Amino acid sequence: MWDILHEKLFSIAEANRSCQSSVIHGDAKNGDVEVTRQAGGTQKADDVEFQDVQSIMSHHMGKEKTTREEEPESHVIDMSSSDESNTELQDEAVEEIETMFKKTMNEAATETEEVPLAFESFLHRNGTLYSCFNQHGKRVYVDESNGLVPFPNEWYVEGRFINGTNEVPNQTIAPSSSQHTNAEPAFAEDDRSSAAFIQGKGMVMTYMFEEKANVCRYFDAQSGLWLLLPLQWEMNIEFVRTRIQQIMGALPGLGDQKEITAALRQCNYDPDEVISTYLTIFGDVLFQPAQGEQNYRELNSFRSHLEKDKVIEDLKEKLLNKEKEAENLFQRNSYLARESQYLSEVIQHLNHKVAELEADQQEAREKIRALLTRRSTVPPVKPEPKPSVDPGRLQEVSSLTRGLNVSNKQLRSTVWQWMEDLQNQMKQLVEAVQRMSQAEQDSGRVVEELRTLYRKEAVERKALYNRLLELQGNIRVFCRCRASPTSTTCLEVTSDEEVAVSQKGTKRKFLFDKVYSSSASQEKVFEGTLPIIASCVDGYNICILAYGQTGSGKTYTMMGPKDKPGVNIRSIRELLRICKERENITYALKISMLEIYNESINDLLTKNSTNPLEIRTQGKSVTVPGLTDVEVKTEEDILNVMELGEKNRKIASTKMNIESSRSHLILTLRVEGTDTVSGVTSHGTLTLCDLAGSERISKTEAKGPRLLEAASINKSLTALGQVFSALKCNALHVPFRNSKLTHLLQPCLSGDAKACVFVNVSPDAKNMAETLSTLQFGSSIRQVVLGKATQHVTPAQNAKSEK
Ligand SMILES: Nc1ncnc2c1ncn2[C@@H]1O[C@H](COP(=O)(O)OP(=O)(O)OP(=O)(O)O)[C@@H](O)[C@H]1O
Repeated sequence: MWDILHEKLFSIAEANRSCQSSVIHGDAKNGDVEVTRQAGGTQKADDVEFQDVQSIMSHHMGKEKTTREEEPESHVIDMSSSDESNTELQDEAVEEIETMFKKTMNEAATETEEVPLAFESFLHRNGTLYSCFNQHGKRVYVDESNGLVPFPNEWYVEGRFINGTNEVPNQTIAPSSSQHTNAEPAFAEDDRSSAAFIQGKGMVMTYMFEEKANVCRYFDAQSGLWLLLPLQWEMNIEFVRTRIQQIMGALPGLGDQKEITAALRQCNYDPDEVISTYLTIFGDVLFQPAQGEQNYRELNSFRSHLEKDKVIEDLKEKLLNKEKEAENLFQRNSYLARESQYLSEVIQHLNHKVAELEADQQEAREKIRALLTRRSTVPPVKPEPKPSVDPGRLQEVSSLTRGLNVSNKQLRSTVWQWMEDLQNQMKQLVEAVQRMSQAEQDSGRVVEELRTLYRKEAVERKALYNRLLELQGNIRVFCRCRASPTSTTCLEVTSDEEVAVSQKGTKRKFLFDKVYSSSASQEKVFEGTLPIIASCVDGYNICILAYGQTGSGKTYTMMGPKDKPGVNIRSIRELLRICKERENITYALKISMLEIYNESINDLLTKNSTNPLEIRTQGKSVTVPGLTDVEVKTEEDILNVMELGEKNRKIASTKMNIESSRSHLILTLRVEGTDTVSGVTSHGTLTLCDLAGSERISKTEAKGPRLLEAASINKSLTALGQVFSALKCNALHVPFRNSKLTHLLQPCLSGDAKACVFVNVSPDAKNMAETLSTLQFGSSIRQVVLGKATQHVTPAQNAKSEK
């Protein structure tokens, strides 16, 4: 029977040789297999079965080599070549062959000419694979429940046709039968679809899905799922095989296709990546053809290398961890070593101690032993009777103790009481301190308020005082009459403020702020200037002038003899007194002394006054650069300075052969006061001026130096008169600069300045003309004063009637 079967099989095989190729299609419904002939139409399924049978038979009967050599190249996958035979498989194969043989034999008898049926596989995008074929010119597909169903036109865009070698683009498929009879496969370039024979499953359709990574799956008709194709079968499908060949072409040193397939899987089926990876792992040796299996085996597999790399990395990491552990252990070990060292030292020390203790113990034992020995030899000592206590003494001590306890309690109670008192006193003290602190703060506030009030009051006081002086007149004019050595006088002091001159039987009266008779003392004369001295300390410019003819008593009034000091000394003394009186103000005094002779200024406090000084005006300030300023603190200092000035004046006048009375003497005391409370600084000046004689020179004297000095005196005194006239009429321009005298006196005669003018007159009848001139000058100055006092003052005549 086997011989007949062989003959049949080989006859069928002969018939199949004419076929160039065949494609196997899987039927999704029943798993049957059909072969489509590539060259000449379709062959019936029994042919394919015979082919498989032949293949299987050849395999089982050791005729594979002969059969495969004679077969044309086919896409039918012969899994038998990759599996090893075993008895069970052989039995199964025999049974299968017998079944197929019987079926073949039965159907062979009824074989007739049939229209060939070409199945197509349509893969819908929902994952369902349909088997389609052409029936009467129309495409139908096999539905499990409804049988044959016309292929819907909309499905052409919802899926794709696939065959054994290629994926079929939908747009190239027309639902006409003519396409399926085309000799050339329309989709031959697709290599994702394929078929494979799997032991126990038979021929299965495969498709290389393009997912995140390429995965080769086969369609399991039983479960209806696409399952992963095992490696040993995957290497035979077209998609993989072409890449394997590409890789082996590039790297002839590679020989294991399964290994290359695994590498392709690893590299997402990118042959270039596989090649580069192999070269990375094995190097240029792969460019050489493989020298047999042994040579290749020497090369580790791709996967194992990849795994080895990972293993190496893991080992490196483990090594690192182990090194860390070793380091930790080393540290731990060193720590333990130190600990051990320390403990051994402790043990040593303890041993030493134990030895000492043992020695002590031994010594003690020996002592005890010795004592025991002595005890046994020494007779027992009778206990001495306790001394008897005197009951009276005991009672006395007891009572003393009780007394002491009572005293102790009392003492404690007293101490506690004292402590409580002390605490109360401390509390009271703290409260008192707090009250004091509060009071101090309050007093600080009060002091600050008082300071503020003081400042305010000081300012108001100054303002009021200034206002008072203004009301009295900023320029006050006093008339002082010199005592007459002769009996013939032309002057009559009619009152304290009026003086009359008898001339040819008539009396000319002149009013002044004060008229001092010849009997008026220096002290009395000075009293009139007292109010303005205080103004100087408050920061005002004060000026005291003595005007009159030569010998009228100007120098006597201003300077005076030593025993009867005049206004200069007294005013300075008063100034110092006020300064001393004002405790909250510190004063700095500077004094300068000059004379104006022939309109030139000479410094009297320096011996080297060769060059005359000039006047400089800056705003309201008038200074004499280069003029000596001497700081003085006491009256003595001032007197010394004045003495020096007088001395220098005499020397200078002697040198120039002139009378000292022919020059104006100006003594200036600058007072700078700083209020330590308010912080205000005041600058006042006291100018004491002893003018040159105002008499007119005679015609006979009107020549030479006498004429020059007379002209200069006249000029300066006339300028002084002009200044007063301008002030009298409130002229916009006051001609201060018409003479050196008026220029220097400008600060004392303008603004808030205050001035006292002593008009010194001689009562002698022979000086009547000069006396009248002087009185008229003084009287006119007073008018000026009254004029400055605005509406509160009246002219001289009216002023008398007012009184
Ligand atoms: N009131 C007076 N009581 C007593 N003696 C006076 C009085 N006034 C002036 N004399 C005396 O008169 C003389 C001249 O006075 P004084 O020198 O003061 O005048 P003078 O105006 O300063 O003159 P000169 O312009 O020359 O300086 C002096 O001897 C002085 O002692």
